[in-house]
Amino acid sequence: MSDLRVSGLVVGYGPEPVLRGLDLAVPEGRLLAVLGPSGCGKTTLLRVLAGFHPVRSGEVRLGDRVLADRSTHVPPERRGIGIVPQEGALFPHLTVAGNVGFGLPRAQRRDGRVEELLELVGLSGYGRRMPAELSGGQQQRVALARALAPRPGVVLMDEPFSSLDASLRDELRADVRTALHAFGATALLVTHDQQEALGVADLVAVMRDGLVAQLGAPQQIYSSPADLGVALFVGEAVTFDSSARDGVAETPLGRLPVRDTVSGAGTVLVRPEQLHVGTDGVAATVDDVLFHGHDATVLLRLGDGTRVRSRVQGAPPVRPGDVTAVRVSGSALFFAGGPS
Ligand SMILES: Nc1ncnc2c1ncn2[C@@H]1O[C@H](COP(=O)(O)OP(=O)(O)OP(=O)(O)O)[C@@H](O)[C@H]1O
Repeated sequence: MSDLRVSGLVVGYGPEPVLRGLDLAVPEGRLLAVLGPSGCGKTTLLRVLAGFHPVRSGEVRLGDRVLADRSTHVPPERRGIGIVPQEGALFPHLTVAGNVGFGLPRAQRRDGRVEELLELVGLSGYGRRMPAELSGGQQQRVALARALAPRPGVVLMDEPFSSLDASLRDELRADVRTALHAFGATALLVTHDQQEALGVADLVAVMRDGLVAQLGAPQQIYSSPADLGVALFVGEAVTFDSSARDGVAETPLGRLPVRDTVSGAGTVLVRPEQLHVGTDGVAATVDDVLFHGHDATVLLRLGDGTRVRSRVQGAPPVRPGDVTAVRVSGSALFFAGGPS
């Protein structure tokens, strides 16, 4: 069993804890992305899981083994945890095969295991190359193969794609996901990139101030965020201060249905892809159009001066200066009170 379970974790460097009673569970064989702003404690969490930092209270459990609590500290090399750091950190004087086989017993290095792992990460036949002869993406693939070599129960990845350019990053993310699933590894990926977390992981934990604000499937986090802070962090949003009654909120874009039948003052939120530019809806002037290739953002100004943004597929239907109309499809989210 290699499900990873963290409960009530309190960890710090000084008097104020950085992790303040954090709970987290990754079922066996699943890939969890830990998503959060800079400084919220993501790397600290990884360091604790890996065994590089002690816990003050709480518990880290892998299957039925306690790896760390107040009185237990299993050393890093006995945890059965593999690590893929931000930038491969390969041994420069060893070949690719030497790097992958580094932690393996000699017999396993010879029995084809290294080549099997290279194949898993899409680098068949690269064993004799030196790290300096590889691209950044290839080096990260080798780092993953090295982490998987001793058959760890869990793989930890600390922003493993952050040093790569955008197109390479997408390709590598998809391949890493496939390789981890093929291997059946329980994995935890730390990132501050929302697209990455939502796109690559089976589950996403949104961290804030040393706690998990929400843990769920990517779609659930995006479409049913636990609070306004999570909603704003995981995607673009159009928000209005508003009040809701009987499942309807008054907004500058008209009366919008909200999912919960809450009443009172709060914030209404819709995603830019719910705003449709065309002939129906509230009158608006196009301030600007940002073309992204596969889609575009249309920046609009409503009659009362409110600015909103619409995300449209394909070629933008309007140009800056056009007078158009905008309507909202689907229901809005409503959060009573202010941001958390
Ligand atoms: N070695 C250390 N000594 C003292 N404070 C530290 C140390 N490492 C991290 N911190 C502090 O702990 C907090 C959490 O840092 P951590 O690196 O875990 O955040 P993070 O979410 O990984 O951020 P980033 O995305 O920027 O890497 C920060 O306030 C940081 O300044």
